[in-house]
Amino acid sequence: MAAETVDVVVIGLGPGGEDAAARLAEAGLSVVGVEARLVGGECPYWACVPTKMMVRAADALAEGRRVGDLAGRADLVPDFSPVATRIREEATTGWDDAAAVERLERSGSRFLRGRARLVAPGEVAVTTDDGERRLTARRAVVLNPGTEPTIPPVDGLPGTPYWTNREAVSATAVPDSLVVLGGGPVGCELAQVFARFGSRVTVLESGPRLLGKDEPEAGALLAEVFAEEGITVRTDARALRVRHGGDGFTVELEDGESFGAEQLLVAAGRGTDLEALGVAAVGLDAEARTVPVDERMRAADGVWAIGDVTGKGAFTHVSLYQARIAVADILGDHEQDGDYRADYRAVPRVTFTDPEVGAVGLTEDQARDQGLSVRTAVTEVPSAARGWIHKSGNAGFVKVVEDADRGVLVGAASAGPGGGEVLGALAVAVHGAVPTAQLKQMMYAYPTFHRAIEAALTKLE
Ligand SMILES: Cc1cc2nc3c(=O)[nH]c(=O)nc-3n(C[C@H](O)[C@H](O)[C@H](O)COP(=O)(O)OP(=O)(O)OC[C@H]3O[C@@H](n4cnc5c(N)ncnc54)[C@H](O)[C@@H]3O)c2cc1C
Ligand SMILES: NC(=O)c1ccc[n+]([C@@H]2O[C@H](COP(=O)([O-])OP(=O)(O)OC[C@H]3O[C@@H](n4cnc5c(N)ncnc54)[C@H](O)[C@@H]3O)[C@@H](O)[C@H]2O)c1
Repeated sequence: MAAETVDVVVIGLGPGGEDAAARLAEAGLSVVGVEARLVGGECPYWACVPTKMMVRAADALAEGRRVGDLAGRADLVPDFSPVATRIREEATTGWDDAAAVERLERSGSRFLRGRARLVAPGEVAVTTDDGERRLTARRAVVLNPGTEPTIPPVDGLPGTPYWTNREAVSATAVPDSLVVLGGGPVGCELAQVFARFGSRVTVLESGPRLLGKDEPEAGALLAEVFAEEGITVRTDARALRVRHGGDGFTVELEDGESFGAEQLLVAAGRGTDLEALGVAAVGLDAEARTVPVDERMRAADGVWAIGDVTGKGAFTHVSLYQARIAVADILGDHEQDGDYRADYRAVPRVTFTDPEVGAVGLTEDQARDQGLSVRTAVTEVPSAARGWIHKSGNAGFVKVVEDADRGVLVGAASAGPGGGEVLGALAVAVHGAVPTAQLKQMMYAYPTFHRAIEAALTKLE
């Protein structure tokens, strides 16, 4: 079959791919966006948006339970159906992307539903319901394939009706009990949601702590809060075998302990099948976990990559940020936009547990590993004025990581009520390399949660 020639083919329409396809089409290029599932990717249908609707509802229950400490009495009857309805009606329109497809096509981009793979430089084969289509991209191929849940090689697990984030988001009822394999952001957010709706939840994390990519203080804090909320946490928990039968799942650990539950959620990380994407055809390593990119998102001659697959932070804002840079590079817009190169010194990230766990830049360990002369300080939110006033639900901390030689923050973490919002100020400080001395001189409104930043900075001395 003869290949159709266009300027750009975008493979995968996650947040970044959708944005890039639209911007490139609006700039006048002929663009085909190829998506195997739903336009918009994981974030709007199975990740950020619906899970934060779940979190919002679960947080409302938690606040209701705090009424006893603060404001009288509230009789709570948790009901998951408003959450399930909201996810269907407001977030995902029943997992239908018609509006997103229309928005994309309005930009001038064409849309092709199918699974694409690179077959040669600039050559893409797409498997659609109507057979295979061939596309030639004369200017650029943009890779935005995102990730799929990784299913760990645990004996007995394959073939069982375990959940990933997709089934958890699609759930219409809360399981009586739930074992969560993995204590990263996905596992922690969903564990707390289901527990707050009444599920008996156990988190089994193979590493030494929850949220292993964050500061150790964050994992310790969540472990404490989870224990108070009745969530069982086992760290260094290595699953040996999974059994599934009439009464649900049993996970046996290497140390002999076993945990049974009605449902099992696998939240053990994510990855991309680069071989299926055909990256070897453009000289990239199909065995690698990520597609390495330069500061302009170039992955190979005529190939740009954006989003989770680049390994620069699996977050929607990273995908969108990289899309802007790739588009500017493909359009040759650097001169107009100034020096537009990716800068990952201040990647912000928030795990939306309660307390929210926010972080930006380097952790203390990462800063030390880079050989920086590191000074750190931590303040506890409950001992700050606003934290004390807040009372129930006030657990949290602010941690600052300073490069003492340069006198600037290179990293920070903020956990607590609104921890993700408090992070905003810290992200500006790290991104702008604002001198610590200057941060100490500014005013912090009283009595806000972000005043804990000032207290932490003072402790740096
Ligand atoms: C449960 C959960 C909660 C999350 N919460 C947050 C959050 O609160 N905030 C945040 O910033 N991030 C969050 N994330 C991460 C966020 O979802 C991703 O970082 C985000 O979706 C960006 O991903 P992406 O652009 O790489 O592509 P994705 O969103 O993964 O989309 C990639 C798309 O490419 C398609 N595709 C793949 N291969 C092909 C192919 N060969 N041909 C055609 N199409 C293909 C896929 O079908 C998919 O639709 C969460 C993730 C999970 C799992
Ligand atoms: N709020 C947010 O921004 C948000 C929320 C969810 C996810 N995300 C993004 O999505 C990415 C994926 O999240 P994730 O939590 O799935 O992955 P993750 O890689 O961050 O965490 C997975 C955890 O599972 C553990 N694990 C791996 N194999 C295991 C096993 N066999 N048994 C028990 N534990 C095991 C790992 O040690 C790790 O702690 C995150 O890194 C994050 O970037 C972001």
